Amino acid sequence: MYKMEVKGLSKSYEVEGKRHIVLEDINLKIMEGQFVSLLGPSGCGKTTLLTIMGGFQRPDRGEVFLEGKKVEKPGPERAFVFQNYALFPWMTVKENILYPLKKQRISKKEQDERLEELLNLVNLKGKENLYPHQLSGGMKQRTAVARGLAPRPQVLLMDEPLGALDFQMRKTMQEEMEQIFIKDKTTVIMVTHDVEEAVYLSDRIIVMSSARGTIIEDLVLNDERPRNRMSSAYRSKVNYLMEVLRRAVKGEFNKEGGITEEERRCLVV
Ligand SMILES: Nc1ncnc2c1ncn2[C@@H]1O[C@H](COP(=O)(O)OP(=O)(O)OP(=O)(O)O)[C@@H](O)[C@H]1O
Repeated sequence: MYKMEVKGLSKSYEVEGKRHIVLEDINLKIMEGQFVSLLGPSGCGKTTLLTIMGGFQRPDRGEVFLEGKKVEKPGPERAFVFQNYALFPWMTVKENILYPLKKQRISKKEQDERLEELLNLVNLKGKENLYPHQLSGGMKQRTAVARGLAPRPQVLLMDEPLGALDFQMRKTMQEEMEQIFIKDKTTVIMVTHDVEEAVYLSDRIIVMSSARGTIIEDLVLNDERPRNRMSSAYRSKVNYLMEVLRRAVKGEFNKEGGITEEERRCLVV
């Protein structure tokens, strides 16, 4: 059985009396422990797809399943990490992380144990009594990830989690995220604009096109971890995805809506 499955998903919005198709017949099967990135031009529907998978929005057509069970509303088994972290400013790091557990009515002892585990995991030991305004961007991001992981979700959905960080911090956080998620075998679905980030972290990269609201590439990456950002295999994948994205923005696709197998062979080592 797949960890998550998206079947025939379509979504449109009505803006000023005109219907605008954002997603059209999206099908996806995600395996347990897979780190999946969603890439695509701005406005192609990545966040819409992620929020439907989170149960925050309903599709017009189609269904989402988590371990075969239909997703209809948000639930603790699907944690969501927002781009702006969405931490509660009046709560400390500790209170933010424990918030989802309070809602689950878990004993004080279990809460303390889980907190300890999470602070170690995201490297925030000693910072638990600070408030969000006293944290760096990376620390806020790690607090948000710890809060997402607190109720031991089956799937972590992240919308541009590193979007607000500068270039150097982003690279450091990618390496930390790899430690946290890949070693722990968490199933992650992450929206990103950053091709390098996607190639560094993902087992699989899905590229969406704005033109038709569809998936135009589904690339599996088996390269050894941690990945060498300078290797030719790594660079060729980055260059290939840049080319796919360039075409996605310009709407240049063949009849099937994707890149041909021959082009793929030439571009990916
Ligand atoms: N509630 C809404 N009402 C009307 N249109 C919406 C709504 N939410 C999203 N849209 C439109 O749907 C399209 C897809 O938006 P979405 O946020 O999913 O894209 P995205 O790929 O995540 O974009 P970005 O990369 O810029 O964050 C956009 O054209 C957006 O304007």
